[in-house]
Amino acid sequence: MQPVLELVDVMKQYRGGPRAVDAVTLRLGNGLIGLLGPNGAGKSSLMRIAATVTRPTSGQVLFDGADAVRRPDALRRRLGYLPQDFGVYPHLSAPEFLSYLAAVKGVGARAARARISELLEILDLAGAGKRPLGAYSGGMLRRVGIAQALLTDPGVLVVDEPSAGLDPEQRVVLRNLLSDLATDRVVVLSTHIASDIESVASDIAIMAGGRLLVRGAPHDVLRLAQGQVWEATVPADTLQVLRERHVISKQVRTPAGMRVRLLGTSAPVADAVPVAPDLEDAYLAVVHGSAANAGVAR
Ligand SMILES: Nc1ncnc2c1ncn2[C@@H]1O[C@H](COP(=O)(O)OP(=O)(O)OP(=O)(O)O)[C@@H](O)[C@H]1O
Repeated sequence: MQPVLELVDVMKQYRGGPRAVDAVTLRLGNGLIGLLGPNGAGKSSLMRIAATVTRPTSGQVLFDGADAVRRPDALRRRLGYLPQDFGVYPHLSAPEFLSYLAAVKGVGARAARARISELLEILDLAGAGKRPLGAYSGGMLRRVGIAQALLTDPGVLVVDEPSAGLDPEQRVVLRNLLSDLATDRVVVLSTHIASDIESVASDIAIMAGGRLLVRGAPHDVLRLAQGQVWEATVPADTLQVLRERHVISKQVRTPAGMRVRLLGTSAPVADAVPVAPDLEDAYLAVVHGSAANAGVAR
């Protein structure tokens, strides 16, 4: 049976703080759901709740219909989790560290050896040999974090900002790996970079201020910004004015002036041309409250 993870009316309030997660309901089945949101939106809090690391203040987490807050073991057995602040033992090598984690997760020594060498190969870490993790770059450590999340071949994979620190080539490798994994698993990926999920997510959720603003298939989310994305080439002083009135999603200096891409319900300057929204435009439109019927795709 394919696993199903459900968050029902989940709220998280840290002591003395605002609601980090507020009234979020999400049903997660097979496929890759990309959770987008600005810094402080509540993504990591929601991911920790889904991974049973943090208990919600109220609301339910159901795994295959069973309460995973009171009885988290069934979910934990099927779960791979990469936290945002993943730490390592700096004196261990990657194989030593992963072997240790595999033992903690109850994987037999032989199976662990085979799985670890497979993962080190896939994540391009095999060449690091016995180097201690303390000497790894940030991107290499992130890949060790991804490897540990995949040690048990999990049915539910929760990865928080997995591409942080990865170079463009590694980002592509990771995107493809997660997309492959999502064919028969639940994969939840949080990021604030739309291009990380644009081509691979079967579902997009956008959060801000603890609330789930939108959830839907990528084409439905793109539709929210339809007719509101424009491109124009403008002189520098016009750019200044546009910046005060519009969300600018891209700008490039060209010999003819500034080429800008921006959001607006009507043409922001006379010669602006409407363009098809990409996910970043839609994300900005939703977060800045200008998306048509935001919430429609829920
Ligand atoms: N352990 C904690 N104690 C108190 N407040 C917290 C704690 N963790 C998060 N918060 C607060 O909850 C809110 C949501 O934070 P969270 O880390 O979940 O957001 P995020 O979307 O993951 O942000 P980022 O992209 O910056 O990681 C923020 O206001 C944050 O300061």
